Amino acid sequence: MKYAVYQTEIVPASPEVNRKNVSTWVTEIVQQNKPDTIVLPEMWNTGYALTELDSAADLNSQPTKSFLQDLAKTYSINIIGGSISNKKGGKIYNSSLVFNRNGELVYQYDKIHLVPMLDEHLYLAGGQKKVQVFELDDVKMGLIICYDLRFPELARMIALEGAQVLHIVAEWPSARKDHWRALQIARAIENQFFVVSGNTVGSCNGTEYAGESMVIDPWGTIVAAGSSKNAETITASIDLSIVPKIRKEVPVFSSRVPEMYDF
Ligand SMILES: NC(=O)CCC(=O)C(=O)O
Repeated sequence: MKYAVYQTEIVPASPEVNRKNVSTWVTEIVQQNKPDTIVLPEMWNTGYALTELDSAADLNSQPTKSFLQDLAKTYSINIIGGSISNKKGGKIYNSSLVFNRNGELVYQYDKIHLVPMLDEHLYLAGGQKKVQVFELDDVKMGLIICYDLRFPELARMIALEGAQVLHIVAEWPSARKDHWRALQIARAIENQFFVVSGNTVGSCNGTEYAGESMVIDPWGTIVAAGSSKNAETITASIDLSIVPKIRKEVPVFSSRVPEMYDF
């Protein structure tokens, strides 16, 4: 499966501008690279412009849902739609949408863990539905959003449901960039799946973002990575046949002793 990741700078509280940028990037990357699957970053419609979300956020995932649906269908690509600020029932969520090549919505998820260091919990509501696995091109996959990465339980649940790829969509600050790198590699090694992440660069309200979007294989090797400063596209083809081979060589899943774990 061939991936292209959109590592970009988000224009705060400017969803129309950000949609235009995504649309231009998708058109170009499809012509240049013909990816099977593209990955967008976290909160790409508005960024962390928290005090402006009330007017800038989507309403019930629109217009982003129709926008991404059209792109997926037009270019016959799978879209891991990053996440968006999204108003539903009077609350704002950090919501992800995933579309297959036919433009069908195959998965939606609201970020469970809200990040206190960015005041997210003061403006957004946490998701109430557990993570699940979805399929694109017959491959089982999962998705978590940024701060969720610090809670290994989610990645493990996704692995136990049979995922071979974990996507992490993020707006992870430079102040904790060493954690960003180490935790992604750890999730790939401990769950023996591919990790494909999309992070942002640039800054919003004094917070600088760390870039370093990555494709990591199930051995923990970084296959491709973005820089820490530049808006750029990260591309990589992943060979899923190595997943069962690595799981056979280091049989973590058959060595698990769940009855000895208390949570
Ligand atoms: N957008 C985020 O969830 C940032 C997470 C973060 O800053 C951290 O875990 O550190």
